[in-house]
Amino acid sequence: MDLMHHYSTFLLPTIPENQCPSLIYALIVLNHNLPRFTPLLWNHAQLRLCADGGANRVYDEMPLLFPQEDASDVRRRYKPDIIKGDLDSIRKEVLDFYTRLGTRIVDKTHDQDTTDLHKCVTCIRDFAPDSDTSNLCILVAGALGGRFDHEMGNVNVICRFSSLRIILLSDDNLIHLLPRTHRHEIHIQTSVQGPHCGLIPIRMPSKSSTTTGLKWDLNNTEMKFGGLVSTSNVVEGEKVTVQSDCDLLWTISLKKLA
Ligand SMILES: Nc1ncnc2c1ncn2[C@@H]1O[C@H](COP(=O)(O)OP(=O)(O)OP(=O)(O)O)[C@@H](O)[C@H]1O
Ligand SMILES: Cc1ncc(C[n+]2csc(CCO)c2C)c(N)n1
Repeated sequence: MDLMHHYSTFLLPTIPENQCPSLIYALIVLNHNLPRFTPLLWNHAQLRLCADGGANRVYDEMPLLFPQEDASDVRRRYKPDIIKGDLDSIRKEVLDFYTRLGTRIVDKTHDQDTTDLHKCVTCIRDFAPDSDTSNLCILVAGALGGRFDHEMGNVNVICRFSSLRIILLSDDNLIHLLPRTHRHEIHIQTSVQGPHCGLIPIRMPSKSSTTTGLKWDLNNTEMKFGGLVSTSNVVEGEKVTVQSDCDLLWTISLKKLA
């Protein structure tokens, strides 16, 4: 079984060049509080999308992250490449502003069966040359906290696209999937994340999950909703390994830096 590495170096100003695999990042901004580190994610990303009302967040909240600067300068610097969704939440002035700057507006008003995040993920996937998504990593800002139906919808998107690397982010947490098809090595960026973490069987009960590097390691342990799920666990060092017979959600806390 192949080993999959997981890094969170996108939370740092510079990504080490020797990091393996070297990933291409895309950013999706959702319609919820913009995490304070969004400008970092923006700079690392080669493609930046706003899911419908996510554009209001970039327009309203990016300038607040640069209080010394003129708001319209900040808005022009952080111009989304694409705004996509059913476009029932984006304000007209915001739509007009980014249209004038040359942002592609992709309207899918007829589809009321998939979320705007889902639409953005398919859009990014279709951009990948030769459908090769092996080096692609999609960062989703504003995915957690707020409305629980939206949070669950966002988690469902990472399950629906389980072959893609998708990372849900808020100011406080990071979540991604650990597919059962691989063994996993998670590299902890201790300056910005931890120590609290969790491992949650998301599709079905796990008969056997095994970890190293946690305060409460699993050792061929069964996990299921209604039984044991690993919450309020703690990372002990800079590396966690996970192997399971089921897809697991990995979640780790993000540090509030001064
Ligand atoms: N409170 C929230 N918490 C987490 N994610 C959110 C929240 N609000 C919106 N989102 C995400 O941002 C995307 C765009 O939000 P937007 O408000 O434009 O969606 P929407 O489809 O109009 O939502 P709804 O009609 O259900 O209010 C959603 O698809 C969802 O993924
Ligand atoms: C069973 C079922 N439940 C809810 C919705 C509604 N819905 C789901 S995604 C979406 C688009 C949001 O931008 C909407 C309106 C549906 N279609 N089917």
